[in-house]
Amino acid sequence: MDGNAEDTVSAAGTAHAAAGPAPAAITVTDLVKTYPARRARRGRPVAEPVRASDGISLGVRRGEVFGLLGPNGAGKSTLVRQLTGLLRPDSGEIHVLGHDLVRHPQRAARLLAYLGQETTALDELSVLLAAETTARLRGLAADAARAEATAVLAELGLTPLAERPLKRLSGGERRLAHVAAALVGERGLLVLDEPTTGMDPLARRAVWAAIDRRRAERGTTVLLVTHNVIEAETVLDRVAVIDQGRVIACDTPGGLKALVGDDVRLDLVWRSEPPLHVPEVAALEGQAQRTGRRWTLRLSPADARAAVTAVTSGPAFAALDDFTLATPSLEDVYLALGGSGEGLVRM
Ligand SMILES: Nc1ncnc2c1ncn2[C@@H]1O[C@H](COP(=O)(O)OP(=O)(O)OP(=O)(O)O)[C@@H](O)[C@H]1O
Repeated sequence: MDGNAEDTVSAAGTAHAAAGPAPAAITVTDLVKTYPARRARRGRPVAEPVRASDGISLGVRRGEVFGLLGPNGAGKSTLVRQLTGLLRPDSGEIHVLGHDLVRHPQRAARLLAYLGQETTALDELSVLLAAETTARLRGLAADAARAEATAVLAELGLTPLAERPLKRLSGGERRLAHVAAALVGERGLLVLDEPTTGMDPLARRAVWAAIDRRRAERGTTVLLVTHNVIEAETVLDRVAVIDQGRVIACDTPGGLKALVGDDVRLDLVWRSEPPLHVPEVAALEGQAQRTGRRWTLRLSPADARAAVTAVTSGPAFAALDDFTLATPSLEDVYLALGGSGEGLVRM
């Protein structure tokens, strides 16, 4: 073992500090990572350097489901790859369950389970063997590994596919099999990068239920990367909104939504051209953000009520294909904080 007294690792993968409170699950301080410029052979730059982590500080408590939310390219995966010991930061500190992962990145494998965006290592194995082999690698005896893999497959509804090699599964099924492998062999911290990509609603629900169960029954900490705004709102205790390598907000979903006040969002989808000859519709035009046939308006509850009344009667209604009225979402928070909003999924 390479640890000092502060960092001694127990069988359960937790650190024993001399005394005092248990260390936070994750503490990140002023993390900086720049991908260098790429140059062609003659030295011409073909890509500018990218500062993908630009002074990130955050803390995740034990037992929390903590989300990283942000659009494509915001720097979420770069952050989790540093937290899981796979990528070395240029500067800054990372402590996971009391261990200094900048100095000892190899310890990550004992402390946490990581599901990256793209994983091909298990593709030749059957679903059961992939989970079982992962459990063995995480220190379980053969019988225990088989039992736990079988149980996790049942939990995720994968039993009928147990003998199928991963490379012969659909994209969503393969992702679910990777989630199963991430869940076996009890780790105190799960780091999941877009775990439900490509899954149908039933599979997604099974994943969130499995995560919730581990948090409730075992106090597992979960760090979750997502751009699925609704998932983020329903499963997360706290969320850090990441934009251009920086944390632009961090709070509970409710706390973040309070930032945008009481305004509600009204979406109007017109059948074709909006009926601008209707005065009430013409009055809304200036406030509407247009996306094709959709108008999105942010209004006070009273103005929204008046607008709904106006567009659901008379000639405006005949021109209306669909409308939705919604309370603020994390997407609204993100937009209010100055993010571009592109790449955030609302479903
Ligand atoms: N290996 C790399 N070399 C150079 N630039 C990179 C590399 N990996 C990522 N980047 C850049 O760093 C920035 C952050 O990328 P990152 O993958 O961390 O974003 P992300 O928030 O995880 O995005 P997504 O939601 O699309 O997965 C982006 O501008 C990206 O183009």
